[in-house]
Amino acid sequence: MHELKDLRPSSVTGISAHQLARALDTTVHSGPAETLITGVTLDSTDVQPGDLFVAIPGFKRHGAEFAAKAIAAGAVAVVTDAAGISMLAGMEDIAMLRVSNPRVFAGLAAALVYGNPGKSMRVVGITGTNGKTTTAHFVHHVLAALSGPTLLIGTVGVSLGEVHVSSARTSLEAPVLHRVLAWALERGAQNVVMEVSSHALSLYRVAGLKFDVSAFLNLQRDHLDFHKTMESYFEAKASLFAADFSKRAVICIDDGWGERLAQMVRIPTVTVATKSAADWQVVSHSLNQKDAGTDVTIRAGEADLRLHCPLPGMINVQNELTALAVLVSLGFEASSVCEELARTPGVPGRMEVVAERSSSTPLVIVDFAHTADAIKSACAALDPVTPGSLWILFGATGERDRGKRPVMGAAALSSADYVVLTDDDIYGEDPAQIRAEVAAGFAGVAGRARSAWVSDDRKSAIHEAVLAASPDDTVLIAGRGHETIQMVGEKAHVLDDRVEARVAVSKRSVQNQLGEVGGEEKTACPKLRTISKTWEDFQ
Ligand SMILES: CC(=O)N[C@H]1[C@@H](OP(=O)(O)OP(=O)(O)OC[C@H]2O[C@@H](n3ccc(=O)[nH]c3=O)[C@H](O)[C@@H]2O)O[C@H](CO)[C@@H](O)[C@@H]1O[C@H](C)C(=O)N[C@@H](C)C(=O)N[C@H](CCC(=O)O)C(=O)O
Ligand SMILES: Nc1ncnc2c1ncn2[C@@H]1O[C@H](COP(=O)(O)OP(=O)(O)OP(=O)(O)O)[C@@H](O)[C@H]1O
Repeated sequence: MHELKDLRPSSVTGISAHQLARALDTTVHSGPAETLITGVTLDSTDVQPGDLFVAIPGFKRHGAEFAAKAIAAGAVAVVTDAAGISMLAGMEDIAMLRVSNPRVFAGLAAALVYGNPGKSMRVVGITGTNGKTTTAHFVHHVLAALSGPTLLIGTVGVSLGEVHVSSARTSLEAPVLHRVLAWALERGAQNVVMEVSSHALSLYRVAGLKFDVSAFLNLQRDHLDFHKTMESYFEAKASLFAADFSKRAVICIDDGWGERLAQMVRIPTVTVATKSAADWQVVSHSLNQKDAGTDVTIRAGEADLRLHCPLPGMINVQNELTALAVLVSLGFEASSVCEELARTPGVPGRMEVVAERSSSTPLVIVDFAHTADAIKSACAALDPVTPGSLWILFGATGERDRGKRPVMGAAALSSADYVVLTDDDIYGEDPAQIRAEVAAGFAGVAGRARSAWVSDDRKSAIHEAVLAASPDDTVLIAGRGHETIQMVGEKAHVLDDRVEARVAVSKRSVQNQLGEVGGEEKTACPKLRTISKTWEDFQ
C-alpha cells in the first residue's frame, strides 16, 4: 500500500548547493557550498535526509518558521527569500541560498536535483474549469494502450500501472511533482498526463516542466475566492500556453474564453469545437441508446471520422474530442486513437453509474459537478436518458468561493424536476448558513423544479431521494464524485456518495419486494424538511 510520500526514486545522484546555485543563477548566501543535495521539499513534515528545504512566504505562515524542524529531520540546505533569511539569523552553518521567488525556485531546483525526469517522457497538461479529470483519463487510457506505461496525476490521485495513491491536490507541489516523475521514470513510464489547476499555475507548481502538448477545455465560474475576478482566473490558465511552458496547444473554442486564448497564443495550436467550426469539429451526433453515450462524426480538414463517446452528454464529447486532438498532436494516428477512446472505462465519480435503470430502480448517477455550469451540463447530459423526472441532490462547499452558492442554487432549480439541497464539505462554516446562501439563488428563477427539499444530513438525503424516485426517473447525486470523506471542521467523516447510493438501492429492492416503494408522491419526501412546495414560493 503506497502513499504519495513513498513515490520517490530509489537513487538520486544529487547536486551540490554551489552547482545548484550556479545553474539557477544565484549564489550560496552562507554555509558550506559543497553540501550535496539529493531531494527537495517545501514542507518540513515531508523532509528526508539530504533534502533542500524551500521556505516559501505562504498565505498564512512563512516557511522559514519551520526551517529548524526541517533541519532536525535531515534537511541539509535551505533556500528562502530576504524575509526568510532575516528570520534564520544564527543558522549560518547550514548551506543557505537567497532567491527572490522561492516557489519558482522550488520547481526549477527539483527538476535539476531529480535529473530532469520530465525531459525523458511525453508530457501532457490539461487545464480548464471542468472536465480536466475526464479528459486526462481519456488521454491516459489511449497512451497506456498505444504507447506504454503512462503516469496519471490529478484530482483522483496519482496512478502508474497497478500503483494508485490518492492526493490532496489536483496538481502536486512542484518538488513532489518532479520526485514522482523520477519515480515513474525508474519504473519505465514513457508518458505523463496531468491536470493543471489554476492554483498550480498561480503558485508555480509546474515550474521546471515543459509540456509537449497542453490543452484548454473551458473557463466557468469557480475559485473566485482565490483569483478574485474571471479575468485573473483566465490569465492564470492562459499562462500555461506561454512558449516557456508548452510546445503545442489544443484549445477548445466552445466558449468565448477559449476563442480568446486561441487568438492570443504564440505556439502551434489546433482548435476543437462541438458547436462551431474548428480544426477538429463535431458535425453530427446522436444518442447511443445502448450505453447512453454519443455517436459522433468529426471533421478534421477534409476527412470525416466516426467517434463513439462512452460517457453521457456533450460535455464528455468535448472532453473526448480534446483528448483526440491532443493525441494526434503527439503523433498518434487518428483512427487508432478513435478506436481506443471508445474503449475508455468510466472515470471514478464522473457520471458514474451507481445503479442502472430497471423496471423497479431509477438510474442513479454520482457526479463531481460542483459549479453552476457543471450542474447545468450534467443535468443536460442526463435529460435525454430520463423518460421520467430528473432529481438532483447537491450542496456547496464551505470556505470556498461563496459567490458561486446562489448561482448553483439557481442552476439546480432551472435544470432538474426535483431538487434536494444538502451539505457538501462544510469545513469550518455553519452548514445552515451555506444552505441558506444556496437557497437564496432559488428566488426569482424561472425554474423547472416542481419541488425542492433541504436536509442537514447528506447520507439520509441520498437514501430518501433514491427511495422516493420512480423507476423512470434519474437521480443525480452531485458535487463529491469520487470523494470518500466529508470534511466537517477539521474532522474527516467517512462518506462516499456511491456507497450510500448503493445501500439505498439495496434498501429499495427489499422494500420493493415488500411492496413498499411508492415513488409517486414526490411533493412529500417524508424525512426531508420541506423548504418549499414549489419553486414559485421563492419568487
Ligand atoms: C490556497 C492555496 O492554494 N494555498 C497553498 C499555499 O498555502 P499557504 O501559502 O497558505 O501555506 P502556509 O500554510 O502559509 O505555509 C507556508 C509554508 O510552510 C510550510 N509548512 C507549514 C506547516 C508546517 O508544519 N511545516 C511547513 O513546512 C508549508 O508547506 C508551506 O510551504 O501554499 C502551499 C504550499 O505550496 C499549498 O500547499 C497550499 O495549498 C492549499 C493546502 C490548498 O488547499 N490549495 C487548494 C485550494 C488547491 O491548490 N486546489 C487546486 C485544485 C483546484 C480545483 O479544484 O481545480 C489543486 O491543484 O489542488
Ligand atoms: N467539458 C466539460 N464542460 C463542463 N462541465 C463538465 C465537463 N466535463 C465534465 N464536466 C462536469 O464537471 C464535473 C467535474 O469534471 P472533472 O472532474 O472531469 O473536471 P475537473 O476539471 O477535473 O474538476 P476539478 O478541477 O474540480 O477537479 C463533472 O463531474 C461533470 O459534471
